[in-house]
Amino acid sequence: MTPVTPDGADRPAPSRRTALGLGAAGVAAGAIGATLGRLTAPAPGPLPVGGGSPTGGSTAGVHPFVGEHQSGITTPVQDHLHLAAFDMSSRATREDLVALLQEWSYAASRLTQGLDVSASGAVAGPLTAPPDDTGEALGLPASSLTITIGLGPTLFELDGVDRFGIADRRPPGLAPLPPFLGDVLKAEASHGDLCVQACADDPQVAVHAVRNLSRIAFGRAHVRWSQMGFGRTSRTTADQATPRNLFGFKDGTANVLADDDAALAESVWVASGDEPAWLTGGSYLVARKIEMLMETWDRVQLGEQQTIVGRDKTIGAPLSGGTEMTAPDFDVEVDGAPAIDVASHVRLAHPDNNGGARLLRRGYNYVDGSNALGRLDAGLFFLAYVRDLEQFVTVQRTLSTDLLNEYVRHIGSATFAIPPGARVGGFVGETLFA
Ligand SMILES: C=CC1=C(C)c2cc3[nH]c(cc4nc(cc5[nH]c(cc1n2)c(C)c5CCC(=O)O)C(CCC(=O)O)=C4C)c(C)c3C=C
Ligand SMILES: [Fe+2]
Repeated sequence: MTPVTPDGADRPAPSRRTALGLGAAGVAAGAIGATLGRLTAPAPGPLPVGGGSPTGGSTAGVHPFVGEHQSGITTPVQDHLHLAAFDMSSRATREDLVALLQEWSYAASRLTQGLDVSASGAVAGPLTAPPDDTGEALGLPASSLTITIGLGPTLFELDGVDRFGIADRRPPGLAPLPPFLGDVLKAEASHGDLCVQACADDPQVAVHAVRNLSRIAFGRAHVRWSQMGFGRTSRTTADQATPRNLFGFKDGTANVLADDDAALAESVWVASGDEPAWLTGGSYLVARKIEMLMETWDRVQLGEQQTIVGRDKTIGAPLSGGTEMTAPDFDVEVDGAPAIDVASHVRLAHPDNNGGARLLRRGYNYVDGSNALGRLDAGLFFLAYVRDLEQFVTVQRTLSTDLLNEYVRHIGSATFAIPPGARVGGFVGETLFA
């Protein structure tokens, strides 16, 4: 269907693919002074109905921004990530926060359809003003882009100050994670008032999204830290192949999947009886930056690597036998010893060992270059969506005796409440202010 334009007019907006062709017309319009370009997106109109078809009638690679839940959670995991955490500026008001969430939602609804950030976008505005859109995604399709917006604990209250009049709306469970054994957290990779998770098939599209949402935030919020990720380390649909992490193991085999409504209701979506009511249909995001000591791991024998994980490296089968999708059997013994070591990662992380706690994992590999010793500065940017942050706390505490701990170091940590999806004409976070 034809995407609704930002001002709600029934006229097709130029897609990034046609924008270049329309450039001359845009310049002409700019030359006669039709509109002045703006740094921030214009006041948001009704959000486009999901499933617009900017790329010539195909909706392939377009995930609707509006809906019951935000996209980017159960959406088939894309290969690339750019996640940014933001802090509100010290002068920002409640009105600034609401306007920012509205403008982000408006821009996100366009970007996820493969459109520029605003109608005048990268090249259809006047020559006398900076373009609304930075332009590096011109000519690129929507690329399965999803933009997921989260609200951090400090947004609700910072050092006892209720900056935005929402302290009494804070989800009771929304707080920074407690310290865990072995944590070496860095402030520059932790926490934040807000977050934007952009996932896409093309890294340029994900970076473009975060960059343009950051521009929109200018003067109201600024990036506190951001992380790029590649090579998804999970799957969220049964037909997605399980990828490998940087230790070479299949990662994401036993995940909560998009078609498992019962598991999603039990473990991912905030339910109508949960507190607070405004978060119904939402979720919580845990982000942990976990450094992986690659060179140390690479010197470990294959058999020992498998013992540590609890799975076979070739096909990802549990060491109790079977194929990748066979459930691990913790009672199986080989030569009088458990086939799956009692301190193996899979055994400790399994719901049976954690009172049934499950996580929807959606993490990515990261490489931030190399350190002064020439060692890879790399690891897993672990992302998990849960109905209650206690699910993560339970599993992470159990992992305190994990054999894997010798090879990993948690260096970043953040938690966010993920509001429900925006309705057409609404915005993400609207229920918080209702
Ligand atoms: C607290 C939660 C978890 C952290 C932190 C974590 C870090 C981490 N994991 C791997 C590699 C693998 N994890 C695997 C399974 C797995 N991991 C968690 C949780 C955390 N992992 C869970 C809940 C599970 C599933 C357990 C189950 O139900 O069987 C696997 C096996 C394949 C799979 O099922 O995904 C691997 C491999 C690394 C390298 C790592 C830190 C860097
Ligand atoms: Fe794991």
